[in-house]
Amino acid sequence: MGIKAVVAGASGGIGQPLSLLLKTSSLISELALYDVVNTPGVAADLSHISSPAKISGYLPKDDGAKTAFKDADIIVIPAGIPRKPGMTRDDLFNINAGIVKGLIETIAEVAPKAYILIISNPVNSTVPIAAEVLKAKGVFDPKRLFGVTTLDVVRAETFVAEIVGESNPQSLTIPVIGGHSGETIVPLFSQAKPAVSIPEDKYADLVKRVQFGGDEVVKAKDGAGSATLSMAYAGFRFAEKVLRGLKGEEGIIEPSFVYLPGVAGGDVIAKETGCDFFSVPIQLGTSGAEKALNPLTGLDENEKTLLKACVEGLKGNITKGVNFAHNPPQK
Ligand SMILES: NC(=O)c1ccc[n+]([C@@H]2O[C@H](COP(=O)([O-])OP(=O)(O)OC[C@H]3O[C@@H](n4cnc5c(N)ncnc54)[C@H](O)[C@@H]3O)[C@@H](O)[C@H]2O)c1
Ligand SMILES: O=C(O)C[C@H](O)C(=O)O
Repeated sequence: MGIKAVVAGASGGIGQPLSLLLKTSSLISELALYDVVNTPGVAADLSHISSPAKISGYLPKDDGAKTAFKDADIIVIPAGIPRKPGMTRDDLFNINAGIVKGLIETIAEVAPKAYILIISNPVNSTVPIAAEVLKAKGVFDPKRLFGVTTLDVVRAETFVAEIVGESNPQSLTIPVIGGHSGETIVPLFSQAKPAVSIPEDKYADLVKRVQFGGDEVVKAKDGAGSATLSMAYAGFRFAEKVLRGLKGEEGIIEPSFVYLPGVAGGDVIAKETGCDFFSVPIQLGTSGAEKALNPLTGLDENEKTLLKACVEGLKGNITKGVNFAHNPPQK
């Protein structure tokens, strides 16, 4: 079976390197690039790469979004504005909520079976918006909608490896749960595999660095945006895992921000946290998010405190997204 992948926001800081990585993937046979600017150029450039994926670029004119998304198997969405120093992810809501809503409406119409991976911030709210739009159109399958939180996992692997002296950070598996912003990000070092021992005097700073790693990059870029290259890597890593699961590979697990009541095993986590949307380790398979693995048993005392703060912040972000989908501001 050939796989058609789409990047929406393909000309941006994340979109371009993400499209490059997807173009090189042997799992993809067709790659459509959609953006409001510059996709013909990005597509022409990537089309010279001698990998199998057939590439095309679309702009809004001539129903470009519909043609780009039509019958896609997987759609990755990094469309929207990024942060500048001093901004929170929630400050992006007013612009990005409408962008994501519009893209999802088109997807619901022309690619209702697509696996949708949302990168656009604030993820804690844009994923609930997407779910509500898909529900309203009668095409919501919770196993096919993912908020991409992989960058938090990638950061946790990197920063923990630095502390414990592991030369290959990728050999570590560290669940990061909750949401994708500040205190809603909860790294679970106690569940690292192989086990790691974080010195007590380093724990608080390590947690903060994972939670606020995005700010580190925003500050360093000094007004030129937020993480793009590490995000492209993380988005590609997650997309490849989804595709490998679809192809029947077993044992693929990666955290993602999903609608818990719609994923096997998710109900109990939703009840315990009071949050319907939450990032937990997800077992990926031939139908997408096959199982939510419960990370809440065996949390240590520090992690229980982090979880409490996470839930307090996350609930408001989710409600804001759901309300926006039902009552978008009039233009
Ligand atoms: N989930 C995460 O971990 C994570 C990590 C980094 C960045 N982000 C978020 O990803 C988003 C993109 O970041 P970036 O650095 O690539 O920004 P960018 O400004 O460089 O690129 C965004 C692209 O989206 C395009 N776009 C805008 N409206 C569109 C629409 N309606 N349809 C299609 N494309 C549209 C723009 O033209 C632009 O090319 C931001 O919201 C950022 O906060 C998320
Ligand atoms: O920090 C940001 O605004 C971008 C992204 O969410 C990140 O974690 O790097």
